Amino acid sequence: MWWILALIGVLTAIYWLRRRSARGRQVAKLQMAIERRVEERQRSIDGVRKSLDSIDASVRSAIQTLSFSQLVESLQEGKYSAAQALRAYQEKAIAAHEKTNCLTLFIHEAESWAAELDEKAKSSDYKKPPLFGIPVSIKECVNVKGYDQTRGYAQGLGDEAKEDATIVSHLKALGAVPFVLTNVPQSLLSYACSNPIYGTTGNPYDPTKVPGGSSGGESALIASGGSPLGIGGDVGGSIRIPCHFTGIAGIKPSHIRLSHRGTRGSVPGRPLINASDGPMAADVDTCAFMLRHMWTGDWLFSRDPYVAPVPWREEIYSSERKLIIGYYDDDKWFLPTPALRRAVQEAKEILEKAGHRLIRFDPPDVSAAFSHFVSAVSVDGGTYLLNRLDNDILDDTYKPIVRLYRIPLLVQRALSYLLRPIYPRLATALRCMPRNTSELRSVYERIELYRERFTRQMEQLGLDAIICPVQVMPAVPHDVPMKVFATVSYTGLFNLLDYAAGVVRVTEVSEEDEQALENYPVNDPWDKVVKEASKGAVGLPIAVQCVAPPFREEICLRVMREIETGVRTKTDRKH
Ligand SMILES: CCCCCC/C=C\CCCCCCCC(=O)NCCO
Repeated sequence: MWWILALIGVLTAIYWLRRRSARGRQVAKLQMAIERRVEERQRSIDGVRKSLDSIDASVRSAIQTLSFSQLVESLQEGKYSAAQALRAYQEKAIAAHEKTNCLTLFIHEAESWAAELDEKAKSSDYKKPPLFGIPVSIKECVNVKGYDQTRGYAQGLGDEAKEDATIVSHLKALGAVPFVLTNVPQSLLSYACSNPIYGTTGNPYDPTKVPGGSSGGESALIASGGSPLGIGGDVGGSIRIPCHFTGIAGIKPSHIRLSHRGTRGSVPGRPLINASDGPMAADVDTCAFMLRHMWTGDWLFSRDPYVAPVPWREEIYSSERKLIIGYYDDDKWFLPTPALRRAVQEAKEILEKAGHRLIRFDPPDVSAAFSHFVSAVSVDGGTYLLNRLDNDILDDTYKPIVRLYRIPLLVQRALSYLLRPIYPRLATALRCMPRNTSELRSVYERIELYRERFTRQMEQLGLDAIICPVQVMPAVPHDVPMKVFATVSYTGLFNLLDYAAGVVRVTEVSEEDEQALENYPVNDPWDKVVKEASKGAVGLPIAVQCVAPPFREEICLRVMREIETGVRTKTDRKH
Protein backbone atom coordinates (compact mmCIF):
# COMPACT_ATOMS: atom_id res chain seq x y z
CA MET A 1 0.00 0.00 0.00
CA TRP A 2 2.76 2.42 0.96
CA TRP A 3 4.28 2.28 -2.50
CA ILE A 4 1.00 3.37 -4.12
CA LEU A 5 0.98 6.45 -1.87
CA ALA A 6 4.67 7.07 -2.64
CA LEU A 7 3.96 6.76 -6.38
CA ILE A 8 1.07 9.24 -6.16
CA GLY A 9 3.35 11.61 -4.21
CA VAL A 10 6.15 11.37 -6.79
CA LEU A 11 3.74 11.84 -9.74
CA THR A 12 2.13 14.87 -8.05
CA ALA A 13 5.56 16.38 -7.36
CA ILE A 14 6.60 15.83 -11.01
CA TYR A 15 3.35 17.39 -12.20
CA TRP A 16 3.82 20.49 -10.04
CA LEU A 17 7.50 20.87 -10.95
CA ARG A 18 6.69 20.63 -14.66
CA ARG A 19 3.87 23.17 -14.27
CA ARG A 20 6.13 25.55 -12.36
CA SER A 21 8.89 25.34 -14.92
CA ALA A 22 6.41 25.75 -17.81
CA ARG A 23 5.05 28.85 -16.07
CA GLY A 24 8.64 30.07 -15.49
CA ARG A 25 9.40 29.68 -19.21
CA GLN A 26 6.17 31.43 -20.14
CA VAL A 27 6.86 34.38 -17.80
CA ALA A 28 10.42 34.67 -19.17
CA LYS A 29 9.01 34.74 -22.72
CA LEU A 30 6.48 37.42 -21.81
CA GLN A 31 9.14 39.46 -20.05
CA MET A 32 11.35 39.35 -23.13
CA ALA A 33 8.42 40.48 -25.30
CA ILE A 34 7.79 43.33 -22.84
CA GLU A 35 11.46 44.39 -22.92
CA ARG A 36 11.40 44.45 -26.72
CA ARG A 37 8.22 46.53 -26.72
CA VAL A 38 9.57 49.00 -24.15
CA GLU A 39 12.62 49.50 -26.38
CA GLU A 40 10.41 49.80 -29.47
CA ARG A 41 8.31 52.45 -27.73
CA GLN A 42 11.43 54.42 -26.83
CA ARG A 43 12.71 54.19 -30.42
CA SER A 44 9.29 55.30 -31.67
CA ILE A 45 9.33 58.36 -29.37
CA ASP A 46 12.98 59.20 -30.17
CA GLY A 47 12.27 58.92 -33.89
CA VAL A 48 9.33 61.31 -33.66
CA ARG A 49 11.35 63.70 -31.48
CA LYS A 50 14.11 63.82 -34.10
CA SER A 51 11.70 64.69 -36.90
CA LEU A 52 9.97 67.52 -35.04
CA ASP A 53 12.41 70.05 -36.48
CA SER A 54 11.10 69.44 -39.99
CA ILE A 55 8.60 72.12 -38.91
CA ASP A 56 9.80 75.42 -37.52
CA ALA A 57 9.56 75.62 -33.70
CA SER A 58 7.69 78.93 -33.86
CA VAL A 59 5.01 77.35 -36.09
CA ARG A 60 4.70 74.40 -33.72
CA SER A 61 4.26 76.62 -30.72
CA ALA A 62 1.76 78.90 -32.51
CA ILE A 63 -0.36 75.82 -33.32
CA GLN A 64 -0.07 74.58 -29.74
CA THR A 65 -1.75 77.75 -28.42
CA LEU A 66 -4.83 77.43 -30.66
CA SER A 67 -8.21 76.41 -29.31
CA PHE A 68 -9.87 73.47 -31.09
CA SER A 69 -12.10 75.74 -33.19
CA GLN A 70 -9.14 77.94 -34.13
CA LEU A 71 -7.19 74.82 -35.11
CA VAL A 72 -10.05 73.62 -37.33
CA GLU A 73 -10.37 77.05 -38.90
CA SER A 74 -6.67 77.54 -39.60
CA LEU A 75 -6.40 74.08 -41.16
CA GLN A 76 -9.48 74.74 -43.30
CA GLU A 77 -8.16 78.12 -44.39
CA GLY A 78 -4.75 76.66 -45.16
CA LYS A 79 -2.96 78.87 -42.64
CA TYR A 80 -1.36 75.70 -41.31
CA SER A 81 -0.90 72.33 -42.98
CA ALA A 82 -1.83 68.88 -41.68
CA ALA A 83 1.90 68.08 -41.38
CA GLN A 84 2.49 71.17 -39.23
CA ALA A 85 -0.46 70.34 -36.94
CA LEU A 86 0.83 66.79 -36.60
CA ARG A 87 4.33 67.88 -35.57
CA ALA A 88 2.90 70.42 -33.10
CA TYR A 89 0.84 67.74 -31.37
CA GLN A 90 3.57 65.10 -31.52
CA GLU A 91 5.77 67.52 -29.61
CA LYS A 92 3.06 68.16 -26.99
CA ALA A 93 2.32 64.44 -26.76
CA ILE A 94 5.97 63.66 -26.00
CA ALA A 95 5.96 66.31 -23.26
CA ALA A 96 2.72 64.84 -21.85
CA HIS A 97 4.22 61.36 -21.96
CA GLU A 98 7.37 62.44 -20.12
CA LYS A 99 5.14 63.75 -17.36
CA THR A 100 2.52 60.99 -17.20
CA ASN A 101 3.63 57.89 -19.17
CA CYS A 102 0.43 58.06 -21.23
CA LEU A 103 1.55 56.80 -24.66
CA THR A 104 1.96 53.26 -25.91
CA LEU A 105 3.13 53.82 -29.50
CA PHE A 106 3.15 56.61 -32.07
CA ILE A 107 1.33 55.73 -35.30
CA HIS A 108 4.11 56.33 -37.82
CA GLU A 109 1.81 56.20 -40.83
CA ALA A 110 0.30 59.48 -39.52
CA GLU A 111 3.11 61.31 -41.31
CA SER A 112 2.19 59.96 -44.73
CA TRP A 113 -1.54 60.44 -44.04
CA ALA A 114 -0.90 64.12 -43.20
CA ALA A 115 1.32 64.51 -46.28
CA GLU A 116 -1.37 62.96 -48.50
CA LEU A 117 -3.96 65.40 -47.13
CA ASP A 118 -1.64 68.35 -47.77
CA GLU A 119 -0.99 67.10 -51.29
CA LYS A 120 -4.72 66.81 -52.02
CA ALA A 121 -5.27 70.29 -50.59
CA LYS A 122 -3.05 71.73 -53.34
CA SER A 123 -5.73 70.95 -55.90
CA SER A 124 -8.27 73.75 -56.33
CA ASP A 125 -11.20 71.36 -56.75
CA TYR A 126 -10.48 69.52 -53.45
CA LYS A 127 -13.07 70.17 -50.77
CA LYS A 128 -11.44 69.78 -47.39
CA PRO A 129 -13.32 67.37 -45.11
CA PRO A 130 -14.47 68.85 -41.76
CA LEU A 131 -11.70 67.34 -39.61
CA PHE A 132 -8.98 68.10 -42.17
CA GLY A 133 -5.57 67.65 -40.53
CA ILE A 134 -6.82 67.31 -36.93
CA PRO A 135 -4.50 64.97 -35.01
CA VAL A 136 -6.53 62.42 -33.01
CA SER A 137 -5.30 60.07 -30.29
CA ILE A 138 -6.69 56.54 -30.01
CA LYS A 139 -7.14 54.28 -26.97
CA GLU A 140 -4.87 51.27 -27.35
CA CYS A 141 -7.73 48.74 -27.62
CA VAL A 142 -9.07 50.22 -30.86
CA ASN A 143 -7.77 48.50 -34.00
CA VAL A 144 -5.27 50.46 -36.05
CA LYS A 145 -3.85 48.39 -38.89
CA GLY A 146 -0.38 47.11 -38.10
CA TYR A 147 -0.56 47.79 -34.32
CA ASP A 148 -1.47 45.35 -31.57
CA GLN A 149 -4.34 45.91 -29.15
CA THR A 150 -2.88 44.24 -26.06
CA ARG A 151 -5.49 45.62 -23.61
CA GLY A 152 -2.58 45.53 -21.17
CA TYR A 153 -2.01 41.76 -21.50
CA ALA A 154 1.61 40.89 -22.33
CA GLN A 155 0.32 37.87 -24.28
CA GLY A 156 -1.34 40.34 -26.69
CA LEU A 157 2.00 41.71 -27.88
CA GLY A 158 2.62 41.08 -31.58
CA ASP A 159 -1.00 40.29 -32.42
CA GLU A 160 -1.36 43.09 -34.93
CA ALA A 161 -4.67 44.34 -36.36
CA LYS A 162 -5.20 43.46 -40.01
CA GLU A 163 -7.39 46.50 -40.61
CA ASP A 164 -8.51 49.71 -38.98
CA ALA A 165 -11.58 49.79 -36.74
CA THR A 166 -14.51 51.48 -38.48
CA ILE A 167 -14.24 54.46 -36.13
CA VAL A 168 -10.59 54.93 -37.19
CA SER A 169 -11.42 54.65 -40.92
CA HIS A 170 -14.24 57.10 -40.34
CA LEU A 171 -11.98 59.62 -38.64
CA LYS A 172 -9.59 59.32 -41.56
CA ALA A 173 -12.44 59.75 -44.07
CA LEU A 174 -13.37 62.94 -42.22
CA GLY A 175 -9.80 64.19 -42.70
CA ALA A 176 -8.47 63.50 -39.19
CA VAL A 177 -4.99 62.09 -38.61
CA PRO A 178 -4.91 59.32 -35.95
CA PHE A 179 -1.39 59.81 -34.59
CA VAL A 180 -0.83 58.02 -31.31
CA LEU A 181 -2.08 55.13 -29.18
CA THR A 182 -2.65 55.58 -25.45
CA ASN A 183 -2.29 53.46 -22.36
CA VAL A 184 -4.96 51.34 -20.63
CA PRO A 185 -5.20 49.19 -17.49
CA GLN A 186 -4.67 45.46 -17.86
CA SER A 187 -8.02 43.88 -18.89
CA LEU A 188 -9.70 47.30 -19.40
CA LEU A 189 -12.06 46.44 -16.55
CA SER A 190 -10.64 48.96 -14.12
CA TYR A 191 -10.57 52.68 -13.45
CA ALA A 192 -6.85 52.62 -12.66
CA CYS A 193 -4.37 52.80 -15.55
CA SER A 194 -1.52 50.36 -15.20
CA ASN A 195 -0.32 47.22 -16.97
CA PRO A 196 2.80 45.03 -17.05
CA ILE A 197 3.86 46.23 -20.53
CA TYR A 198 3.72 49.99 -20.50
CA GLY A 199 3.54 50.58 -16.73
CA THR A 200 1.49 53.12 -14.83
CA THR A 201 0.02 56.32 -16.26
CA GLY A 202 -0.05 59.25 -13.84
CA ASN A 203 -2.54 62.07 -13.41
CA PRO A 204 -1.17 65.33 -14.87
CA TYR A 205 -2.34 67.18 -11.71
CA ASP A 206 -0.54 64.79 -9.35
CA PRO A 207 1.51 61.79 -10.52
CA THR A 208 0.71 59.86 -7.33
CA LYS A 209 -2.94 59.78 -8.44
CA VAL A 210 -4.69 57.84 -11.22
CA PRO A 211 -5.76 59.59 -14.43
CA GLY A 212 -8.74 57.20 -14.35
CA GLY A 213 -9.34 54.17 -16.50
CA SER A 214 -9.69 52.44 -18.65
CA SER A 215 -9.22 55.40 -21.05
CA GLY A 216 -6.56 56.81 -18.71
CA GLY A 217 -3.82 57.29 -21.30
CA GLU A 218 -6.30 59.41 -23.26
CA SER A 219 -7.31 61.57 -20.29
CA ALA A 220 -3.69 62.14 -19.18
CA LEU A 221 -2.68 63.06 -22.74
CA ILE A 222 -5.63 65.37 -23.48
CA ALA A 223 -5.53 67.07 -20.07
CA SER A 224 -1.82 67.78 -20.66
CA GLY A 225 -2.63 69.40 -24.01
CA GLY A 226 -1.03 66.55 -25.99
CA SER A 227 -4.05 65.78 -28.18
CA PRO A 228 -6.98 67.94 -29.28
CA LEU A 229 -9.38 64.98 -29.53
CA GLY A 230 -9.28 61.34 -28.43
CA ILE A 231 -11.28 58.14 -28.73
CA GLY A 232 -12.08 56.27 -25.50
CA GLY A 233 -14.31 53.32 -24.62
CA ASP A 234 -16.68 52.86 -21.68
CA VAL A 235 -18.50 49.85 -20.19
CA GLY A 236 -18.70 51.06 -16.61
CA GLY A 237 -17.25 54.57 -16.64
CA SER A 238 -14.05 54.25 -18.66
CA ILE A 239 -14.58 57.49 -20.58
CA ARG A 240 -16.35 59.40 -17.83
CA ILE A 241 -14.18 58.60 -14.80
CA PRO A 242 -10.89 59.55 -16.56
CA CYS A 243 -12.47 62.80 -17.78
CA HIS A 244 -13.61 63.59 -14.24
CA PHE A 245 -10.22 62.77 -12.70
CA THR A 246 -8.38 65.02 -15.16
CA GLY A 247 -10.85 67.86 -15.75
CA ILE A 248 -11.76 67.25 -19.39
CA ALA A 249 -15.03 66.48 -21.21
CA GLY A 250 -16.25 63.21 -22.70
CA ILE A 251 -19.37 61.33 -23.61
CA LYS A 252 -20.37 57.69 -23.78
CA PRO A 253 -23.04 57.49 -26.48
CA SER A 254 -25.75 54.82 -26.43
CA HIS A 255 -24.17 51.59 -27.59
CA ILE A 256 -25.38 51.25 -31.16
CA ARG A 257 -25.13 54.90 -32.11
CA LEU A 258 -21.44 54.45 -33.04
CA SER A 259 -19.68 51.56 -34.70
CA HIS A 260 -17.78 49.04 -32.60
CA ARG A 261 -16.38 47.09 -35.52
CA GLY A 262 -12.74 46.54 -34.70
CA THR A 263 -12.74 47.87 -31.15
CA ARG A 264 -11.81 45.40 -28.44
CA GLY A 265 -13.62 45.42 -25.11
CA SER A 266 -12.77 43.95 -21.72
CA VAL A 267 -14.97 40.85 -21.82
CA PRO A 268 -16.37 40.02 -25.26
CA GLY A 269 -19.81 38.43 -25.47
CA ARG A 270 -21.89 40.38 -22.97
CA PRO A 271 -25.17 41.05 -24.73
CA LEU A 272 -26.85 43.32 -22.16
CA ILE A 273 -23.95 45.51 -21.15
CA ASN A 274 -21.73 46.61 -23.94
CA ALA A 275 -18.85 49.01 -24.23
CA SER A 276 -19.48 52.27 -26.10
CA ASP A 277 -16.72 54.20 -27.80
CA GLY A 278 -16.84 57.96 -27.65
CA PRO A 279 -14.97 61.25 -27.86
CA MET A 280 -12.84 62.85 -25.13
CA ALA A 281 -11.55 66.42 -25.40
CA ALA A 282 -10.76 69.59 -23.48
CA ASP A 283 -14.29 70.90 -23.97
CA VAL A 284 -17.83 69.83 -24.82
CA ASP A 285 -18.03 71.54 -28.21
CA THR A 286 -15.09 69.47 -29.46
CA CYS A 287 -16.89 66.23 -28.52
CA ALA A 288 -20.04 67.55 -30.21
CA PHE A 289 -18.01 68.53 -33.28
CA MET A 290 -16.78 64.98 -33.77
CA LEU A 291 -20.19 63.40 -33.24
CA ARG A 292 -21.95 65.96 -35.43
CA HIS A 293 -19.69 65.06 -38.35
CA MET A 294 -19.83 61.31 -37.71
CA TRP A 295 -23.62 61.40 -37.70
CA THR A 296 -23.99 63.66 -40.73
CA GLY A 297 -24.16 62.02 -44.15
CA ASP A 298 -24.16 58.34 -44.92
CA TRP A 299 -20.56 57.24 -44.37
CA LEU A 300 -21.11 55.52 -41.02
CA PHE A 301 -24.61 54.17 -41.64
CA SER A 302 -23.54 52.59 -44.92
CA ARG A 303 -20.39 51.00 -43.41
CA ASP A 304 -21.89 49.32 -40.36
CA PRO A 305 -25.46 47.96 -40.54
CA TYR A 306 -25.49 47.56 -36.75
CA VAL A 307 -25.25 51.32 -36.19
CA ALA A 308 -28.69 52.85 -35.68
CA PRO A 309 -29.15 55.31 -38.55
CA VAL A 310 -29.93 58.27 -36.29
CA PRO A 311 -28.48 61.43 -37.82
CA TRP A 312 -27.11 64.34 -35.77
CA ARG A 313 -29.94 66.69 -34.77
CA GLU A 314 -28.48 70.18 -34.57
CA GLU A 315 -31.90 71.58 -33.71
CA ILE A 316 -31.78 69.68 -30.40
CA TYR A 317 -28.18 70.57 -29.52
CA SER A 318 -28.73 74.26 -30.33
CA SER A 319 -32.31 74.46 -29.06
CA GLU A 320 -33.29 77.12 -26.55
CA ARG A 321 -36.27 75.17 -25.23
CA LYS A 322 -36.14 75.14 -21.45
CA LEU A 323 -35.64 71.63 -20.10
CA ILE A 324 -36.83 69.69 -17.07
CA ILE A 325 -33.78 68.15 -15.49
CA GLY A 326 -33.64 65.69 -12.60
CA TYR A 327 -30.78 65.81 -10.14
CA TYR A 328 -29.34 63.73 -7.30
CA ASP A 329 -26.14 63.89 -5.33
CA ASP A 330 -26.38 60.56 -3.51
CA ASP A 331 -27.52 57.27 -5.07
CA LYS A 332 -28.03 55.73 -1.58
CA TRP A 333 -25.57 53.01 -2.52
CA PHE A 334 -22.27 54.89 -2.14
CA LEU A 335 -22.16 58.38 -0.63
CA PRO A 336 -20.01 60.79 -2.68
CA THR A 337 -17.36 62.82 -0.85
CA PRO A 338 -18.17 66.54 -0.29
CA ALA A 339 -16.58 68.03 -3.45
CA LEU A 340 -18.59 65.68 -5.68
CA ARG A 341 -21.87 66.64 -4.03
CA ARG A 342 -21.03 70.34 -4.20
CA ALA A 343 -20.35 69.95 -7.96
CA VAL A 344 -23.92 68.72 -8.48
CA GLN A 345 -25.32 71.65 -6.49
CA GLU A 346 -23.24 74.13 -8.50
CA ALA A 347 -24.27 72.56 -11.80
CA LYS A 348 -27.90 72.68 -10.66
CA GLU A 349 -27.62 76.40 -9.85
CA ILE A 350 -26.05 77.11 -13.25
CA LEU A 351 -28.85 75.28 -15.06
CA GLU A 352 -31.54 77.00 -12.98
CA LYS A 353 -29.98 80.35 -13.78
CA ALA A 354 -30.18 79.41 -17.47
CA GLY A 355 -33.94 78.99 -17.02
CA HIS A 356 -34.26 75.19 -16.75
CA ARG A 357 -36.44 73.49 -14.15
CA LEU A 358 -34.52 71.21 -11.79
CA ILE A 359 -36.41 68.47 -9.95
CA ARG A 360 -35.07 66.11 -7.31
CA PHE A 361 -34.80 62.59 -8.73
CA ASP A 362 -34.14 59.50 -6.63
CA PRO A 363 -32.81 56.73 -8.85
CA PRO A 364 -34.69 53.53 -8.03
CA ASP A 365 -32.90 50.84 -6.02
CA VAL A 366 -29.28 51.44 -7.08
CA SER A 367 -28.19 48.54 -4.88
CA ALA A 368 -30.14 46.19 -7.17
CA ALA A 369 -28.92 48.03 -10.27
CA PHE A 370 -25.30 47.68 -9.13
CA SER A 371 -25.81 44.00 -8.54
CA HIS A 372 -27.26 43.59 -12.07
CA PHE A 373 -24.31 45.57 -13.43
CA VAL A 374 -21.73 43.30 -11.78
CA SER A 375 -23.65 40.19 -12.91
CA ALA A 376 -23.86 41.45 -16.49
CA VAL A 377 -20.20 42.49 -16.62
CA SER A 378 -19.03 39.22 -15.04
CA VAL A 379 -21.34 37.23 -17.26
CA ASP A 380 -19.20 34.09 -16.95
CA GLY A 381 -18.27 34.59 -13.28
CA GLY A 382 -14.87 35.99 -14.27
CA THR A 383 -13.72 32.91 -16.24
CA TYR A 384 -12.64 34.87 -19.33
CA LEU A 385 -10.63 37.35 -17.28
CA LEU A 386 -9.01 34.70 -15.07
CA ASN A 387 -8.00 32.61 -18.09
CA ARG A 388 -6.30 35.63 -19.62
CA LEU A 389 -4.64 36.68 -16.38
CA ASP A 390 -3.44 33.14 -15.54
CA ASN A 391 -1.46 33.23 -18.77
CA ASP A 392 -0.02 36.65 -18.15
CA ILE A 393 1.91 38.77 -15.69
CA LEU A 394 -0.64 40.19 -13.29
CA ASP A 395 -0.61 43.92 -12.63
CA ASP A 396 -0.57 44.83 -8.93
CA THR A 397 -3.45 47.30 -9.19
CA TYR A 398 -5.74 44.54 -10.46
CA LYS A 399 -5.05 42.03 -7.68
CA PRO A 400 -7.99 42.96 -5.38
CA ILE A 401 -10.55 42.03 -8.07
CA VAL A 402 -8.72 38.87 -9.08
CA ARG A 403 -8.73 37.69 -5.46
CA LEU A 404 -12.52 38.04 -5.39
CA TYR A 405 -13.05 36.34 -8.74
CA ARG A 406 -10.87 33.43 -7.64
CA ILE A 407 -13.13 32.59 -4.71
CA PRO A 408 -15.22 29.56 -5.80
CA LEU A 409 -18.83 30.52 -6.49
CA LEU A 410 -20.34 28.53 -3.65
CA VAL A 411 -17.85 30.02 -1.20
CA GLN A 412 -18.74 33.50 -2.57
CA ARG A 413 -22.38 32.80 -1.75
CA ALA A 414 -21.57 31.51 1.74
CA LEU A 415 -19.35 34.54 2.40
CA SER A 416 -22.06 36.81 1.15
CA TYR A 417 -24.49 35.31 3.65
CA LEU A 418 -22.03 35.68 6.54
CA LEU A 419 -20.96 39.23 5.59
CA ARG A 420 -24.47 40.60 5.12
CA PRO A 421 -24.86 42.06 8.64
CA ILE A 422 -21.42 43.70 8.80
CA TYR A 423 -20.41 44.45 5.20
CA PRO A 424 -23.68 44.46 3.25
CA ARG A 425 -22.36 46.03 0.06
CA LEU A 426 -19.54 43.52 -0.41
CA ALA A 427 -22.12 40.83 0.41
CA THR A 428 -24.23 42.16 -2.51
CA ALA A 429 -21.26 42.01 -4.89
CA LEU A 430 -20.44 38.46 -3.81
CA ARG A 431 -23.99 37.30 -4.33
CA CYS A 432 -24.43 38.26 -7.94
CA MET A 433 -22.21 35.98 -10.05
CA PRO A 434 -24.57 33.92 -12.22
CA ARG A 435 -24.05 30.19 -11.54
CA ASN A 436 -25.85 28.78 -14.57
CA THR A 437 -27.83 29.79 -17.64
CA SER A 438 -31.05 29.90 -15.69
CA GLU A 439 -29.59 32.48 -13.27
CA LEU A 440 -28.10 34.35 -16.22
CA ARG A 441 -31.49 34.52 -17.92
CA SER A 442 -33.04 35.93 -14.78
CA VAL A 443 -30.26 38.58 -14.57
CA TYR A 444 -31.24 39.67 -18.07
CA GLU A 445 -34.88 39.75 -17.11
CA ARG A 446 -34.11 41.87 -14.04
CA ILE A 447 -32.08 44.29 -16.17
CA GLU A 448 -35.01 44.69 -18.56
CA LEU A 449 -37.37 45.31 -15.64
CA TYR A 450 -34.96 47.79 -14.11
CA ARG A 451 -34.67 49.69 -17.40
CA GLU A 452 -38.44 49.90 -17.55
CA ARG A 453 -38.69 51.09 -13.93
CA PHE A 454 -36.05 53.79 -14.33
CA THR A 455 -37.40 55.06 -17.64
CA ARG A 456 -40.96 55.16 -16.32
CA GLN A 457 -39.88 57.17 -13.29
CA MET A 458 -38.18 59.70 -15.58
CA GLU A 459 -41.24 59.87 -17.82
CA GLN A 460 -43.59 60.40 -14.88
CA LEU A 461 -41.58 63.47 -13.88
CA GLY A 462 -41.34 64.61 -17.49
CA LEU A 463 -37.54 64.69 -17.34
CA ASP A 464 -35.43 65.46 -20.40
CA ALA A 465 -32.14 64.73 -18.65
CA ILE A 466 -30.52 64.06 -15.28
CA ILE A 467 -27.41 65.46 -13.59
CA CYS A 468 -25.62 63.51 -10.86
CA PRO A 469 -22.11 62.73 -9.56
CA VAL A 470 -19.67 60.88 -11.81
CA GLN A 471 -17.98 59.10 -8.96
CA VAL A 472 -17.63 59.10 -5.22
CA MET A 473 -14.06 60.44 -5.10
CA PRO A 474 -11.69 62.82 -6.86
CA ALA A 475 -8.59 61.21 -8.44
CA VAL A 476 -7.16 58.67 -5.99
CA PRO A 477 -3.81 56.87 -5.51
CA HIS A 478 -3.04 54.13 -8.05
CA ASP A 479 -3.78 51.17 -5.78
CA VAL A 480 -7.26 52.37 -4.76
CA PRO A 481 -9.69 51.86 -7.71
CA MET A 482 -10.00 48.11 -7.63
CA LYS A 483 -10.21 48.05 -3.84
CA VAL A 484 -13.45 50.05 -4.11
CA PHE A 485 -14.83 48.99 -7.48
CA ALA A 486 -18.37 49.52 -6.06
CA THR A 487 -17.97 53.30 -6.50
CA VAL A 488 -18.69 52.79 -10.22
CA SER A 489 -22.40 52.65 -9.33
CA TYR A 490 -22.72 56.25 -10.61
CA THR A 491 -21.37 55.45 -14.07
CA GLY A 492 -22.21 51.74 -14.45
CA LEU A 493 -25.89 52.55 -13.94
CA PHE A 494 -26.01 54.33 -17.31
CA ASN A 495 -24.23 51.49 -19.09
CA LEU A 496 -26.85 49.18 -17.64
CA LEU A 497 -29.57 51.50 -18.95
CA ASP A 498 -27.64 52.20 -22.17
CA TYR A 499 -28.30 55.94 -21.76
CA ALA A 500 -26.21 58.72 -23.26
CA ALA A 501 -23.90 59.88 -20.46
CA GLY A 502 -21.24 62.55 -20.48
CA VAL A 503 -19.16 64.50 -17.99
CA VAL A 504 -17.95 68.07 -17.74
CA ARG A 505 -15.68 69.82 -15.26
CA VAL A 506 -17.45 72.00 -12.70
CA THR A 507 -15.00 72.80 -9.93
CA GLU A 508 -11.97 71.56 -8.03
CA VAL A 509 -11.56 70.18 -4.52
CA SER A 510 -11.38 73.06 -2.00
CA GLU A 511 -9.92 73.33 1.50
CA GLU A 512 -13.53 73.38 2.81
CA ASP A 513 -14.30 70.12 0.98
CA GLU A 514 -11.23 68.57 2.55
CA GLN A 515 -12.36 69.69 6.02
CA ALA A 516 -15.91 68.45 5.41
CA LEU A 517 -14.41 65.07 4.49
CA GLU A 518 -13.66 64.62 8.20
CA ASN A 519 -17.41 64.05 8.72
CA TYR A 520 -17.69 61.46 5.95
CA PRO A 521 -19.46 58.52 7.61
CA VAL A 522 -17.54 55.25 7.85
CA ASN A 523 -19.87 52.26 8.05
CA ASP A 524 -17.73 49.60 6.42
CA PRO A 525 -14.16 49.08 5.09
CA TRP A 526 -15.09 50.52 1.67
CA ASP A 527 -16.12 53.84 3.27
CA LYS A 528 -12.79 53.87 5.10
CA VAL A 529 -10.83 53.38 1.86
CA VAL A 530 -12.84 56.15 0.18
CA LYS A 531 -12.32 58.57 3.04
CA GLU A 532 -8.55 57.97 3.20
CA ALA A 533 -8.10 57.95 -0.58
CA SER A 534 -9.92 61.27 -0.99
CA LYS A 535 -7.54 63.14 1.31
CA GLY A 536 -4.84 65.43 -0.07
CA ALA A 537 -6.89 66.26 -3.13
CA VAL A 538 -7.16 70.07 -2.91
CA GLY A 539 -7.06 71.52 -6.42
CA LEU A 540 -7.99 68.30 -8.21
CA PRO A 541 -10.74 68.68 -10.84
CA ILE A 542 -14.32 67.61 -10.16
CA ALA A 543 -16.93 66.98 -12.84
CA VAL A 544 -20.64 66.38 -12.97
CA GLN A 545 -22.36 63.69 -15.01
CA CYS A 546 -25.18 64.55 -17.45
CA VAL A 547 -27.42 61.81 -18.84
CA ALA A 548 -30.29 61.46 -21.28
CA PRO A 549 -32.22 58.42 -22.55
CA PRO A 550 -30.83 56.37 -25.47
CA PHE A 551 -30.20 58.26 -28.73
CA ARG A 552 -30.59 61.64 -26.99
CA GLU A 553 -26.87 62.45 -27.11
CA GLU A 554 -27.69 65.93 -28.42
CA ILE A 555 -29.67 66.72 -25.21
CA CYS A 556 -26.91 65.30 -23.05
CA LEU A 557 -24.28 67.40 -24.85
CA ARG A 558 -26.45 70.49 -24.67
CA VAL A 559 -26.77 70.19 -20.87
CA MET A 560 -23.01 69.57 -20.61
CA ARG A 561 -22.27 72.64 -22.75
CA GLU A 562 -24.58 74.88 -20.74
CA ILE A 563 -22.90 73.81 -17.51
CA GLU A 564 -19.48 74.43 -19.06
CA THR A 565 -20.54 77.92 -20.20
CA GLY A 566 -21.90 78.69 -16.72
CA VAL A 567 -18.68 77.53 -15.08
CA ARG A 568 -16.60 79.70 -17.45
CA THR A 569 -18.76 82.76 -16.78
CA LYS A 570 -18.36 82.25 -13.02
CA THR A 571 -14.59 81.80 -13.34
CA ASP A 572 -14.23 84.88 -15.58
CA ARG A 573 -16.18 86.93 -13.06
CA LYS A 574 -13.82 85.84 -10.25
CA HIS A 575 -10.72 86.97 -12.17
C1 LIG B 1 -16.82 38.67 -6.96
C2 LIG B 1 -16.90 40.13 -7.21
C3 LIG B 1 -16.22 40.51 -8.46
C4 LIG B 1 -16.25 41.97 -8.68
C5 LIG B 1 -16.52 42.27 -10.07
C6 LIG B 1 -16.15 43.65 -10.44
C7 LIG B 1 -17.04 44.07 -11.50
C8 LIG B 1 -17.01 45.25 -11.97
C9 LIG B 1 -15.99 46.29 -11.68
C10 LIG B 1 -16.15 47.27 -12.75
C11 LIG B 1 -15.10 48.31 -12.82
C12 LIG B 1 -15.38 49.02 -14.10
C13 LIG B 1 -14.44 50.16 -14.37
C14 LIG B 1 -14.68 50.76 -15.73
C15 LIG B 1 -14.43 49.76 -16.82
C16 LIG B 1 -14.73 50.24 -18.22
O1 LIG B 1 -15.64 51.00 -18.50
N1 LIG B 1 -14.00 49.64 -19.17
C17 LIG B 1 -14.14 49.86 -20.58
C18 LIG B 1 -13.94 48.61 -21.30
O2 LIG B 1 -14.09 48.79 -22.66
